[in-house]
Amino acid sequence: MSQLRYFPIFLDLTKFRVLVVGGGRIGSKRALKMSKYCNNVTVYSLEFSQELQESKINLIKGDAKNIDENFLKNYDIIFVATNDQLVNKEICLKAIKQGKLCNNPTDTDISQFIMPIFYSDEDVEIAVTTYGKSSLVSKMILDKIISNILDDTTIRTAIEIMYDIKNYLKKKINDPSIRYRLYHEIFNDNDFEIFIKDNKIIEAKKRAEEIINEYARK
Ligand SMILES: C[C@@]1(CC(=O)O)c2cc3[nH]c(cc4nc(cc5[nH]c(cc(n2)[C@H]1CCC(=O)O)[C@@](C)(CC(=O)O)[C@@H]5CCC(=O)O)C(CC(=O)O)=C4CCC(=O)O)c(CCC(=O)O)c3CC(=O)O
Ligand SMILES: NC(=O)C1=CN([C@@H]2O[C@H](COP(=O)(O)OP(=O)(O)OC[C@H]3O[C@@H](n4cnc5c(N)ncnc54)[C@H](O)[C@@H]3O)[C@@H](O)[C@H]2O)C=CC1
Repeated sequence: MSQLRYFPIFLDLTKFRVLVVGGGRIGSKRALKMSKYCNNVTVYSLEFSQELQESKINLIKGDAKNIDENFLKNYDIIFVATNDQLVNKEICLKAIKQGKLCNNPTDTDISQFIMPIFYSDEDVEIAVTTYGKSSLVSKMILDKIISNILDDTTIRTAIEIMYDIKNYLKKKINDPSIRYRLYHEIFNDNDFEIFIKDNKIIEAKKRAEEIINEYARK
């Protein structure tokens, strides 16, 4: 790739309006996935899958060839997933012209974003793409990250303790630049690292306090 193109972000979808054009296999999968994150999902299609008909998603029956700029104004994020590539392309171009975010699953040249494969729990979220080269390889990468890295309890301990330390420092020290220095100092401290590895939470917190107090005394 000659220039950087895809910037990863984790989007709070709750207030967005999502339109999926095409209610077949792919359109259904995407609409149902989006509806877990956002109440305002609409599917526009000639026909709808069984899963969509049984869902609470808004369904509009119609020919996508009739979709115009005025209709697209009602949405923020648009997925085009009919099996007519020309229709998909035209809607995507219209949407982008209006400054909307549009995804065309079969054309990364037009798409403004990629739907990655991802894992999330209450502590951590990881998304992977191979830029559409192979979703099976993307899944393999994600599975490897989960089993080799996320299953290590050290990570959970580190997140919990560093979050506690952050809350503590925000109350205790007003200057964010000093807080930043202390986060790094604590996180890179040898003893602190060993306590985390051994899952010794109380000792790790004590060591962090020592470092903070040492700073306060200076
Ligand atoms: C570019 C992208 C669309 C975008 O822009 O967002 C895209 C494009 C295409 N995928 C195709 C095929 C497959 N897609 C999957 C699965 C998923 N694909 C998804 C995302 C993306 N797929 C984006 C890139 C993300 C990335 O980089 O990884 C996931 C994450 C989300 C979702 O789709 O809901 C979901 C995994 C969810 C899960 O497992 O939980 C499988 C595997 C399977 O079905 O088990 C296969 C078959 C094997 C294979 O290809 O690996 C084809 C048809 C090729 C053809 O026609 O021959 C195209 C189009 C093309 O290439 O033309
Ligand atoms: N993971 C991915 O990103 C993948 C993407 N694809 C691509 O996604 C697209 C959709 O594939 P599927 O969902 O499997 O097809 P499908 O045949 O299951 O569904 C197509 C849907 O589009 C609707 N439709 C067709 N023409 C329409 C029109 N003019 N107006 C309104 N609705 C219309 C149909 O009623 C149907 O609901 C294809 O272009 C396919 O190549 C395919 C496989 C994987």
